[in-house]
Amino acid sequence: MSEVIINDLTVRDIRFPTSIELSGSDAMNVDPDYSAAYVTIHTSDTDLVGHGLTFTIGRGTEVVVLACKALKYLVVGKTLKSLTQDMGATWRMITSDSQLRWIGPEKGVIHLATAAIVNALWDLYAKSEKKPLWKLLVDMTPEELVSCIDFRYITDAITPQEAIHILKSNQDSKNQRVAEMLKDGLPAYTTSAGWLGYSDDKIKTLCREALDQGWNYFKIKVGRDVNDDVRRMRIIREEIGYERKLMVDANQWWDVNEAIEHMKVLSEFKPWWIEEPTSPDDILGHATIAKALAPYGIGVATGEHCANRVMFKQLLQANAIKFCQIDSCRLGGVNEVLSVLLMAKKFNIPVCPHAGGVGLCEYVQHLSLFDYVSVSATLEDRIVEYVDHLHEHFVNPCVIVNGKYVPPTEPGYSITIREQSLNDHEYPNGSVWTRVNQI
Ligand SMILES: C[C@H](O)[C@@H](O)[C@@H](O)[C@H](O)C(=O)O
Ligand SMILES: [Mg+2]
Repeated sequence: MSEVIINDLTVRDIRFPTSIELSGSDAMNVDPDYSAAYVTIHTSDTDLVGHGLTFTIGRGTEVVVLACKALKYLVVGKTLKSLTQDMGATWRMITSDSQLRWIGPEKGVIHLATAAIVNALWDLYAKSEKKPLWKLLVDMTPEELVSCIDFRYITDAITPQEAIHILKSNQDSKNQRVAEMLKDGLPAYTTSAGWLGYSDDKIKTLCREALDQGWNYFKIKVGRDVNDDVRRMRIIREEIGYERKLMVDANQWWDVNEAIEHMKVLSEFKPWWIEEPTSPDDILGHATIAKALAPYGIGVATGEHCANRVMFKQLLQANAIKFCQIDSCRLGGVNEVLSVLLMAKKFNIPVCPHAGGVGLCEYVQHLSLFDYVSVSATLEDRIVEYVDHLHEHFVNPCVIVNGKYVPPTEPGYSITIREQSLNDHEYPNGSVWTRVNQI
């Protein structure tokens, strides 16, 4: 068989008008239109196409699209094998371009664009091996897996040898956990009931529906006004009781001391974690909040705006987080997520991925399955976010049964969007947008 060559990489600006219903709204992001820069990698084999997206919330998607186009030259014209045989080197090559690096490095728009391309490459790789991405990762030897990771800047926290040791210690029991996952699924939580823009009545109705569907973990938005938060948390606790877990998310709204004071008031409702209490860059601030809230039984969670392994390393070293929330796009793609999963394991911190948006649930199910089977080997305090939006646009949408993700079995990273949905939602000329703009 002749070698598969990457012939072209195309990018589309895809947006969904979710702000109409205020779905996805929080203290900081009051009217998101869930969107994506959507990458397609075309190869010499017309049956083998890779897809990857990076999540955005509306305006600015066009900037990420341009950044994807700037990175494109790094992969087009190469053979698939030359890129997949050493994924670590491929990651380094994409994140270290001698000129593009200046507009990162490994953060911001260029890194979101990196994620769309890196994830598309992993999708292509998994499809070429005819495996779902999680299984491709699970089936790698510890050495192969570790070779996908860039250890530069993190060897003071974890060395390749330590990472290999973690993976090796789980090798013998891997198959048991694969079988368990296929039978029971991956525990999840829902954020769908508690968006900040929803009315009290809507929250009540959504809580009841979620209880009927078997959910045991709920997350709601807080931050702007403490009295509103108290009222909303009371409503939710009345609906879900105290035997279920409730988490709150402030989306970076507070200063450090404000976060502590606000959360002391909300502690009455026993939140399990406070997510993004303050600036995502403030590692020591998170540590201060974590220390102050520990006596109240509230853990600090963050990560959806944490762009690289170096930031996560410091959050872990500073005891700043009790829950590590990797984001499949913010981190630039699969390779970087692997490094964070291994560091979190070493620091004994559970990984509870950020999801929702568009496509993030489809992505993170693969990452958490790999985490459980090959890295953490425990489900304790581990839940994956789920938001009930936009799944109908995917060719292989994630499946939830009784509050758990059912492991995907189709080859790839589950991120292919239906052609009709792409055409309808392309910004600004897709039919959905020409209609919205007429209203
Ligand atoms: C703008 C988005 O909907 C965010 O509010 C959302 O990703 C959120 O932070 C979450 O944790 O799900
Ligand atoms: Mg959040």
